[in-house]
Formats: sequence, C-alpha cells, structure tokens
Amino acid sequence: MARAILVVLDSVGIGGAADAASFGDEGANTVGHIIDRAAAGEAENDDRSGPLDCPNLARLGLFHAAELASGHAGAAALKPARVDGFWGAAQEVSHGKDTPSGHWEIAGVPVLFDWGYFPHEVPAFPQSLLEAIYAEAGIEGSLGNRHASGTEIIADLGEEHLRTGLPIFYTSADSVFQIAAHETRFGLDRLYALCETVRTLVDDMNIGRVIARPFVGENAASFERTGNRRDYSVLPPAPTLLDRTVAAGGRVIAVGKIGDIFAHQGVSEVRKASGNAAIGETTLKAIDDAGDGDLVFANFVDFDMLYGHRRNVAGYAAALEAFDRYLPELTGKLRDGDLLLITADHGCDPTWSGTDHTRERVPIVGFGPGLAATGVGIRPTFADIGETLADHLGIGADDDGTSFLGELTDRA
Ligand SMILES: O=P(O)(O)O[C@H]1O[C@H](CO)[C@@H](O)[C@H]1O
Ligand SMILES: [Mn+2]
Ligand SMILES: [Mn+2]
Repeated sequence: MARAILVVLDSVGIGGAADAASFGDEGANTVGHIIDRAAAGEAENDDRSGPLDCPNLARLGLFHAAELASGHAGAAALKPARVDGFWGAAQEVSHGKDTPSGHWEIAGVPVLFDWGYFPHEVPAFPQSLLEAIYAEAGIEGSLGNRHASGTEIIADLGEEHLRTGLPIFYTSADSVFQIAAHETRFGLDRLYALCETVRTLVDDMNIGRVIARPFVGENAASFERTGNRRDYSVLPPAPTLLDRTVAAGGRVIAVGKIGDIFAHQGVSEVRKASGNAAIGETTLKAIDDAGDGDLVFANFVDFDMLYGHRRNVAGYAAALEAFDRYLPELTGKLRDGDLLLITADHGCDPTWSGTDHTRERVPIVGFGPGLAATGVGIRPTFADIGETLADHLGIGADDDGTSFLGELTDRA
C-alpha cells in the first residue's frame, strides 16, 4: 500500500538561500524571524503569546531543518532531543520566487525561463494591453493599474469601484495580473469571465497568473476578500509529478489551490476549501479516500495570503501553532506504506520590508511508518521532493531531481 501525501505550507521558508542577495532578500528567514520575534515577546495577539510553540513540527524535525538551512540560533534552540521524522532543506533553482515556480519545481519541473513582469511604475500595465482588455471585455476602464497589496488597494479604491463599476487592476513583484471586484455588485461570474479574457491577452507576455480577487463589504472599513479567489495559471511546461502519477494509474487529489496552480493539469479531483482549518479537514478526508498509488497534494495558503504578505508576525506565529496542533491528526491518518512530506514553495518573511515573497530555502520534513528518522541534507533543488515521492509511488525516475527515499529505507 503506497500512498503519498504532499503538504505545502505556503511561504513557510527557513532562510539561507544561497542566491537570496540577487533577490534583495539576503538574510530573509520566515521561520527564523518569527522565532526571534516571538521569543522577544513581539508576536503577541489575542490568539497567542510568548515563544513559538510548535512541539509536533519540532518532533518531525522542522527546527533541525531550519538550523541546517541557515544556521539560525533561535531554531537550533528549539530542537528537541529526539526526532521522529526525516528532515532537510531544499534550495530553489527556478528563476522566480513565486508560487507556481515553487510548486512546479517541487513537482519536478523547475521554471528555468523568465516570467514576464509588470514594471514598478504607474501605470504598471501597457496602454495597449488595457485597451485590448476594455475592447474584448466591454468595460469602460479600470482603477489601480499599479503594484499594490491586495488588501490596501481595496481599502483605497473599493468605494470608487462601487461608485463607478470599474474593476481594480493591480500587480506585484510576482508575474501576476490581479483583478479585484465586488463579489455581488460587480458579480463573481463577471469577474471570472473578465479574468479569462485577460488570461488570453497576457499569454504572449509570459505572465504566470491572472488572479480573481473578489471582495464583499459596503465601505473601506468593512471590505473583506472572500474565499472565491481563483487563479488562472499557464500550463506547466513539462509533465509534472501529478501527470506522472495519473499516467501510472494513480489519482491526484488536489486540496486548496493546488488545482489552480497546476492549471488543472494532472489533477484527478479538485477539493477546494477556504482557510487553513477547512483545508486541514479536507486533507484528512482526502487521505481517507485515497488508495494505493494515489497522491494527496494540499496547499495551506493562509500563512502567505493572510500573514506573510500582510507582514503580520503574530498572526503568522499563531497560524504555525494552529497547524502544529492539527499535525497529530494528519500523522494519525498514515498507514503502513504511506509517506507524508511537508514543505513550502518560497518564503514570505513577515519581518521583511515591502509585502512580497522572499527567496529562501524551504523545509523538508516528513514521516512514514517504518521510514528512518534521519537528516537528508540540503537538497540542491525542490525537485528532489517530487522525485522522492515518485520513487515512493513506484512511478519511475525523471530528469530533474534525485530521490532520497533510499536514505529513509534499508535499500540504502
Ligand atoms: O497582496 P495580495 O493581493 O494578497 O497578492 C499577493 O498574492 C499574489 C499571489 O500569490 C502575490 O503575487 C501577491 O501580490
Ligand atoms: Mn506561495
Ligand atoms: Mn504569495
């Protein structure tokens, strides 16, 4: 009975990326800086207080991994005497520090081409593109058209959007064209249709994603984004672990935004859920439903979307602790022959300047009944993760990545 469960904690980086300086991210360390701030009493909110408390992640080896990745002293201090899981870190080779690059590389397809990006200028979008969108979509104009944080721009422009009916266009350091609009007043289906139009118009510009960002509320003080976000991604450039699993006769159950991130390629079943708690429950159910040869692939997005980009250290710490409390339920689902691997797609250090992702190494922590509790070192590419899962599922080797499964079994 071989099943693989792959969990991406979106943006939970552990610092130490060898190429961080070229992204302006030298020293960025999502987990490390949260540990430091929490230890200093600077990560307090209504849900949590004091030093970071993640005993279950610690027992799987998260802090061993964090120390390995960056030499962070605060992480080293949280290492337990005994570890039950396998642990390591991985360096990204993809050119970008965005979500698709991270996930595709994990799944064996590093992104070695450059995405198109919109310049940090106002307007960020070329006039010719805007006019093409207006003509195709039958709208009279747009608001925004600049780099922005998604929550700030709806506070700034949401009321004007309600008055004028014009959608809000914005981007970020990622290869994205994002559209915010009121879910009921502009209409969700209309927003999705607009995103589909824009998707076709930015294909030639090599833009990774067009993202629908619906929100509700009546004024700047009450606007709130909803769980109906939808990402329109380009297709991965080569077959991923997902395609290979399906080709080998397995099912891929995609939890949270995984389906969108892979443009639904190689996805047998999509199970969306909004918020880490619901994503966690959906993951447990997916594991119950998975059979021999199947891959359950889940993304826990709150770390990134609600806390990393918002530079909310206390919120991020509380989310890590909530995941830690959930973790025993997850490991409790594992049967003989299962392999659980928890990792991340990039960093988003909540203590860093700006609101963008940070280039970091990512943790590899995992567990499987009968697998060795040992270190697997610093892997040179995230693709080693997918290759290890492929090896576990018995679906053959790929060009990118090297399996470390042999280090966890007595095959070594
Ligand atoms: O600020 P919000 O709207 O959350 O957007 C963030 O989320 C996008 C997609 O993950 C990133 O590119 C960043 O812009
Ligand atoms: Mn991400
Ligand atoms: Mn993000």
